[in-house]
Amino acid sequence: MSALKDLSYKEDEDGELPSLVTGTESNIVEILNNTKSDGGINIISENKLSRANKQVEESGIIINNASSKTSTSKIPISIITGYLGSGKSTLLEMIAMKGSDKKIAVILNEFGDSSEIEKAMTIRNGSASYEEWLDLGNGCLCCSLKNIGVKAIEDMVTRSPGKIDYILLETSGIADPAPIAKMFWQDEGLNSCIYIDGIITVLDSENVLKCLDDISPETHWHGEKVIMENNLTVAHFQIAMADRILLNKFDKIENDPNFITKIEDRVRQINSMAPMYNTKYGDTPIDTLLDLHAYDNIDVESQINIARPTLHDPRMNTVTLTFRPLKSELEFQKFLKQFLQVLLWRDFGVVYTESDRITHFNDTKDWEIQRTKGLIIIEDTQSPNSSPNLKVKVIQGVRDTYDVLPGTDVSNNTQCKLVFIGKYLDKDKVQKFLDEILN
Ligand SMILES: Nc1nc2c(ncn2[C@@H]2O[C@H](COP(=O)(O)OP(=O)(O)OP(=O)(O)O)[C@@H](O)[C@H]2O)c(=O)[nH]1
Ligand SMILES: [Zn+2]
Repeated sequence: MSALKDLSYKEDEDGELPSLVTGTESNIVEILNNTKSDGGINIISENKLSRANKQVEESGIIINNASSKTSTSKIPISIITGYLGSGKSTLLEMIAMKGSDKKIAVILNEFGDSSEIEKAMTIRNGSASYEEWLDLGNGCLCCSLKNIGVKAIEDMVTRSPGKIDYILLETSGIADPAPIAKMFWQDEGLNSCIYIDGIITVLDSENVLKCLDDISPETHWHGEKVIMENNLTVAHFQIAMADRILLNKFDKIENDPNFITKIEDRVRQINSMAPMYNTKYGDTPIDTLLDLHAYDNIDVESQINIARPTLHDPRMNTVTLTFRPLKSELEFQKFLKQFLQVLLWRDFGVVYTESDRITHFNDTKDWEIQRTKGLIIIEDTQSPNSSPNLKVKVIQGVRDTYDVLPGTDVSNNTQCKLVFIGKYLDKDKVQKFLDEILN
């Protein structure tokens, strides 16, 4: 693709000669954008072209000029990837709080429609600097949602001209980042007012080695053909493609230097280049993450290995449960002890009868919950004052660890919502188990 816009003209390909461009036309952009470039004689003389481009610049309109992919009038998009629960959303919150002088648009590509739970969590600190929340729905950007994703982002940018300085796209924890990066690089459908600034990979230092070792015989390449892949996991690709690596949850490993070295060595085997920062709750200087221009002057085609299909781990699935508000704090405790803990701590000495074990879960496969997100509404009808006082709690869980946090009163939510992401999860059995506890 030649760097400059080649406006040459061939009658048999371009139809009759378009009206001579004097440079004073009001629809100059349209003419320039619709003029096909195909090699041939110039229909617009150089000085007319420079006069026309000058007029376009003055009007501040961006025309589809492929020559520069960088920052002149384009908005940088940073792709934030990292395995389930590594701390991507926490990082977003930190950037929004620290970079409050910058206008940041956040795009969420959550697997398993947990975005309103995310919002209840993330907006809870009332940070005003989030300009936009864009929820790309519950599908992997890397396959079905591509067009919707591009369209939604394009609409968001055109809807708020001059209002967005940075776009941060948090990808789902189980997405392979390559196809997403490719989408922005190739500008498929994008009106090229966005450029990919870099890929930031957040690692859960406590669990990253588990992720890298969790090789599955069922993992395959998802493209025209399905090719089995039993050496790599999505976590490998999230590290391999990083332009910056955050070794997050460092508080959990900082007293174990051997473990730290083990992790660093393993990560460096996969990606020896990207600067790596030890972080707690995503806390790192903002300029280590923004304005990277990581793709400005390189031939991305080779870098992102565009041709390779997308890696999928079919063991992973999402179970989303929606249920009535809980009636009291007491019932919430019962929900935690007799439902959530039994699921998350299944092998950690939780007492339940052998029949529970057999009836509730298909122990034939090594099912495992890797991520829990919940928006719990407690409508305490026994509260002394007349109207039931409403409490909103957010549950955040990564594997067997979970937190209960105060949530924002997301008024349009009248139901509780719980999202589990993990391996071999059986929705019917989990739903039945919950119904028994809440009936
Ligand atoms: N101890 C500790 N916990 C952290 C740290 N960073 C994030 N967390 C917690 O880890 C949990 C998951 O954090 P999130 O930011 O939601 O992780 P995420 O990567 O966005 O999760 P998904 O979007 O579901 O993949 C939350 O309970 C966070 O409070 C950290 O540095 N240390
Ligand atoms: Zn997240």
